[in-house]
Amino acid sequence: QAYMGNGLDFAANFGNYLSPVTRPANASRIFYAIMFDAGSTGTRIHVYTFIQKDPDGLPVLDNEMYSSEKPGLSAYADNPENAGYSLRKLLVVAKSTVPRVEWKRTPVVLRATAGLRRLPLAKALALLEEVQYVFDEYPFYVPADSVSIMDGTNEGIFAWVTMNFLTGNLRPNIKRTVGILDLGGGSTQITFLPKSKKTIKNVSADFIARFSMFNTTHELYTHSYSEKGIKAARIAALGASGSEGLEWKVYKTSCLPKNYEGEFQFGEFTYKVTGNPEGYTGYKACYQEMKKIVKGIIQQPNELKDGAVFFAFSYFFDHAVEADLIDENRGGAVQTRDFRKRAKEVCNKMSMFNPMKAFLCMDLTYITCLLKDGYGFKENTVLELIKKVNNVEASWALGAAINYFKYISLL
Ligand SMILES: O=c1ccn([C@@H]2O[C@H](COP(=O)(O)OP(=O)(O)O)[C@@H](O)[C@H]2O)c(=O)[nH]1
Repeated sequence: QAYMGNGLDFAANFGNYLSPVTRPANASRIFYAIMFDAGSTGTRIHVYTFIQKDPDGLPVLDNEMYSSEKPGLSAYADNPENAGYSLRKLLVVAKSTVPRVEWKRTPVVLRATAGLRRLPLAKALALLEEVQYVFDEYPFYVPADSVSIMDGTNEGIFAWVTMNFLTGNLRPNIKRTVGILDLGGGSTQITFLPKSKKTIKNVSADFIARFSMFNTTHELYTHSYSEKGIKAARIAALGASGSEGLEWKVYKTSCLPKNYEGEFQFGEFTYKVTGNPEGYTGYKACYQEMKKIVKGIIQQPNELKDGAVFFAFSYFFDHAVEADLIDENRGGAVQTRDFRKRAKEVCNKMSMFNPMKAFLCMDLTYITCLLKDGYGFKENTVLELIKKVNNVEASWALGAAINYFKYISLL
């Protein structure tokens, strides 16, 4: 076996032969990882190429290959055997990215988020079983816990790890870090390293997560709010939560153009919606509809009022692009008030806006409510909207890969 007995070889530390989750300690090694993000609205693959230059430090991320497929796994809840198609398409890309000689020691991992968390357990498990079945057809290394549902706390921590890794803040002596806001279809996450001890003292233990890195322990404030993702919020605002499966039902909202008739899909269901031809339409009425979803439910740590800067991505980014607040390629900084002002413009002139963007009023109003009435951000709180940092996708996936290789450990 060419890979055995060579002290410098990665496989000796990291092949199928020995523990798969000890990290490659030897000098300047290249290694790969395949991380699938099974989100509520899509399935995405990230193939990372790492170089271990300093045996005691974090690896350098040399490259990311990213690709995605819609819809998410949960759309196949009633016929899980069809869920494999999108995975196989993405795995083909993985095979062409990872050199053939590395296939059998390259781990393939899938973590599912809100889409599977919100399904009945039996349906979620059937989908995971299908994923496992597909993975086993491929030449990659499939570790024991290769396929699972990730809990929301880890989702928030890993997104924070990604952003701070990519911005060069993860060092033996952490000085400056960036907080993150992630808005998915099903859930939304906030994570930051508190500046004030009070922030930690004043919250219940389930808002605090500890992890260690370079022999130091850090405490993060983190929370994943389930059913507060942007698609789940639409459903809650329509009053459609819990009446799923009643396909004939039509839901009215003041957040859509008066004469609008349409539908949208989320998870395993389709929701029929219309505007409110006889009643109120527009920003004020819409704001009341969206506000009740977050008000008094989302925590407002005091520290957030002192002008913290957050990195915001996922649907925060996508809807800011849709609203022309930022350029899709460059991203950029906006303030809470920019979302509010644009929401008002769009909602009060709904007929003037692109009918392809019928939900823009609703989605921008929800984001405004989430930031202001949810987190308690001030009008001038700055959000750095980004999709990529140095060409790497802003998502929890990289942090999850870093955790997989034990560069950090969750306590
Ligand atoms: O690497 C990634 C992963 C996700 N996303 C975006 O992030 C959002 C995440 O939604 P998801 O379906 O994952 O929701 P969740 O399951 O977390 O609620 C979507 O806009 C994705 O396009 C992205 O741009 N890059």
